[in-house]
Amino acid sequence: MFQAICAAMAPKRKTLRFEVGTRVECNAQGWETGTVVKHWYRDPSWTAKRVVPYQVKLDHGPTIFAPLDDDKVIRKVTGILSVGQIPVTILTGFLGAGKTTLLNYILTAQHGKKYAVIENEFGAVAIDNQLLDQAVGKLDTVESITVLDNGCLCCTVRDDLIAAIKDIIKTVEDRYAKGITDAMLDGILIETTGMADPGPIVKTFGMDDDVKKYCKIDGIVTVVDCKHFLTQLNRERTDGSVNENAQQVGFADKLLLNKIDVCDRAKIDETRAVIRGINSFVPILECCLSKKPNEVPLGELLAIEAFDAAKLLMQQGGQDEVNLVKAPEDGHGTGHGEGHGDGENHGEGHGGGHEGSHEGGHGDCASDEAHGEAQEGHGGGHGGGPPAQEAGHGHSHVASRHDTDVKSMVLEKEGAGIDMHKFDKFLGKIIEERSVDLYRYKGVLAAMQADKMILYILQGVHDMPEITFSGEWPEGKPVKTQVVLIGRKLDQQRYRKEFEACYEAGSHS
Ligand SMILES: Nc1nc2c(ncn2[C@@H]2O[C@H](COP(=O)(O)OP(=O)(O)OP(=O)(O)O)[C@@H](O)[C@H]2O)c(=O)[nH]1
Repeated sequence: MFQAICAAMAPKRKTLRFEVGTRVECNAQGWETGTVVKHWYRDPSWTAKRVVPYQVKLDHGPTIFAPLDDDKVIRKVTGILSVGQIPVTILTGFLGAGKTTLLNYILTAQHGKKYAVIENEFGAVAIDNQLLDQAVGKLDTVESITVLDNGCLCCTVRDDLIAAIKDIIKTVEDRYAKGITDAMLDGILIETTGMADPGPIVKTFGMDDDVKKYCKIDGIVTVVDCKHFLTQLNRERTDGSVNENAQQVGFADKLLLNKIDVCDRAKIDETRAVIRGINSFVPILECCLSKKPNEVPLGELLAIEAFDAAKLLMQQGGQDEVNLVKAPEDGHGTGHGEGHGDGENHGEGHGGGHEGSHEGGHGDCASDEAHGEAQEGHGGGHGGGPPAQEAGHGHSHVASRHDTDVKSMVLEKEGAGIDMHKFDKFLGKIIEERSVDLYRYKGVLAAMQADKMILYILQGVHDMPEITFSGEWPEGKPVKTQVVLIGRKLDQQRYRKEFEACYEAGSHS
């Protein structure tokens, strides 16, 4: 109502140059790309007359506003970025789990789409490459195949991976320069070796400026061999070594439980339960990739925007309450549609430094977040929510037999706003001490700032967190903060205690 009155009082507005949904560049801290999300934006804290032409969600940062509709402040982008960043899917899974079978199916089944494939081979013979060779030149889905054969992608941030991606970017940009209309790629698919920790691959996408600018990690898809997973999980290993099977499950945004054709129901259920004990919220799709690949809903594996804070927010939007960690009831079998819409926001969540992602806007465009930063220290520990819980309830009898030190935990509190400065410190300390063992984390945070409940989205892999300011807490939704941590040997008791302390009134030092 108030907004309607303001709109009526506002002087007649000129037509803006960019539609909502248009990809633009904004002069924030240097030129940054993003998507127009709103026309004639006004912050509730502004004077009644103040209104600005655009609200823009930056690809690598918060939602900002553009105070003028002028090329000095906001301008159109061309080439790849006029469509969005190229989504990158990482396929991981233990040796022989079925990654190549999945890749071949994606490339065969996705008619009308175009993918660049990056393979890495750990060992002398590029077998997967030979398998994929059949596809090159025969399938119109295959843009290019690059094989990186100097070892395991998991070990370091790799220059050859960066070079391969830059080549792909250049090819697509050249197509745009020639005026080809459907120049854009549908994605880059990276098949890791059976042993890889995908963390450093994700890191690569946050480190190189060009790669970060043009590409975004879309999701990590883990293929699990249902027949052998438990044996592999429990096999003898030298003390202190990382269990790659558990690690790959920990990282997964989507998990394909493959080879169910050679397992009975009891085996499948037992494996599911152990997977749930490691990663409480990953959607599990049972499948038989070699015999019934068409039952795998590719729409649920590709272009899922699992790393996109804006997407995470949109998913929360339709629900009665924020619930990040409720284990998705994926049921048995395949073919459950989730209906992933395109959405307007193509923001991506990587590479922003811990501090950097929290900065307000400078330059000509400004971050909405600048408001409310002046006051701090709210959140008096008066929440009445349930105590923080450990994920994976109900499977303890199984988990004890197949115990692994990789686990997920949930930090949760209802009814009060968290102190973001304290939370920043809390997370920063975990990252400082344990980033190697902290695989994945996500969160929806309700924070009290300047007497307003503010929503932040947290996304992270190892030492690469991103906290995105996402406006005021949605009206009508119960105030609740949820943070999921997945990692190895997490000190759950300590983290719960320290999380609770983020609600206590007091100094930030
Ligand atoms: N029974 C059965 N076998 C499968 C299924 N999916 C894949 N396989 C077989 O499992 C073997 C390994 O499959 P790949 O797709 O090469 O596995 P990968 O994960 O790429 O293996 P690496 O590249 O060695 O890590 C092949 O012989 C496949 O035919 C399935 O659903 N059921």
